[in-house]
Amino acid sequence: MKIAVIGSGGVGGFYGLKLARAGHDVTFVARGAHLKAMRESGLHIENESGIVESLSNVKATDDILGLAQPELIIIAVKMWDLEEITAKLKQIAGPHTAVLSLQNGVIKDIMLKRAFGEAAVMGGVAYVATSIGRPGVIKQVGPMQRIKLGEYDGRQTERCKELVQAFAAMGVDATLADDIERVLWEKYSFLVGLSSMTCLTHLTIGPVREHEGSRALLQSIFDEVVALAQARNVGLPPDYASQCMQLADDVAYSMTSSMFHDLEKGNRLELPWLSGGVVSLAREAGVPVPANTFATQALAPYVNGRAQA
Ligand SMILES: NC(=O)C1=CN([C@@H]2O[C@H](COP(=O)(O)OP(=O)(O)OC[C@H]3O[C@@H](n4cnc5c(N)ncnc54)[C@H](OP(=O)(O)O)[C@@H]3O)[C@@H](O)[C@H]2O)C=CC1
Ligand SMILES: CC(C)(CO)C(=O)C(=O)O
Repeated sequence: MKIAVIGSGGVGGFYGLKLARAGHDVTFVARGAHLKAMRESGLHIENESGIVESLSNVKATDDILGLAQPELIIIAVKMWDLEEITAKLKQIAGPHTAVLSLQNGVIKDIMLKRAFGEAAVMGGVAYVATSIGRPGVIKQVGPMQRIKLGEYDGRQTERCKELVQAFAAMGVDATLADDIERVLWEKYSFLVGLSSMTCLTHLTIGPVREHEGSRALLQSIFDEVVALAQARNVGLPPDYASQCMQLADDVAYSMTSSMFHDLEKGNRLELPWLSGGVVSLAREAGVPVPANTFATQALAPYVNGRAQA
């Protein structure tokens, strides 16, 4: 498949490398020192043991408009870059180009379906902890490397099956989901709680779940996202908010979120599409979400990067 990976950082670099090594014709869109390093010295995945996977002769560019009608576009930029790159991608997408976003949350596909039409957009959920360690090198923390893909109408299409097979051949735990919207909301429900509470408290999930007050706020955040999903007829089980708390109890004490790492580094935050996304979807659905509203408002000074006086 002729694939364009838009944003070759933690997620795009990782999953794009897997598809290229599986034999697909992958072009990586990147910029700056990372682009230069990929062109000169290849793309690598590094974990605690050192470099564990490499791709040489990387096809990489910073020119989205130079990509002609790929069969598949994989989007892996942070959410704040989505609108700008969508405007460019619309100019290069052909009538049969599929669009798969591995970004977090549920807002991404609402935006992409508006831009490319419902049939073009596949659903995807990435479970990995990666970042650009240094130019040309994707740093992976922990062993998790999972992906769930699916069509919104539940059909087992060739494009989905082909991708699942390619990822599986490269050691990724890849699954074809029959209800990808539910899978997206499952991760969204958990991540909205994890990301907002780790950022609000500047703590890992361990102490958040141990203290009565922070645990209660975390539970309220989960409850509200699940209530919103139900109002939107997403098939989450009625006890899904309890399942989220169980997951919060089961994960490592030291677990944080990518939004917490962005906060610590003084970067922009994906808050408007995580907790903030809950607030805007809840407004449309008429669902009260006071805990998510509190998180969105309390973290607002950090949204555009290090809080300014
Ligand atoms: N990292 C993780 O472990 C996980 C992340 N996610 C989600 O995946 C998405 C991507 O996150 P992540 O991979 O961490 O982000 P990164 O910041 O690591 O990667 C995004 C890359 O895209 C580049 N980029 C943005 N716009 C352009 C452009 N116009 N042209 C060329 N390059 C561009 C950025 O460059 P620059 O830095 O110069 O802006 C950056 O290198 C987010 O929605 C995140 O929530 C989901 C699961 C796990
Ligand atoms: C929870 C995690 C690490 C799972 O992939 C994630 O997506 C994030 O923190 O943004």
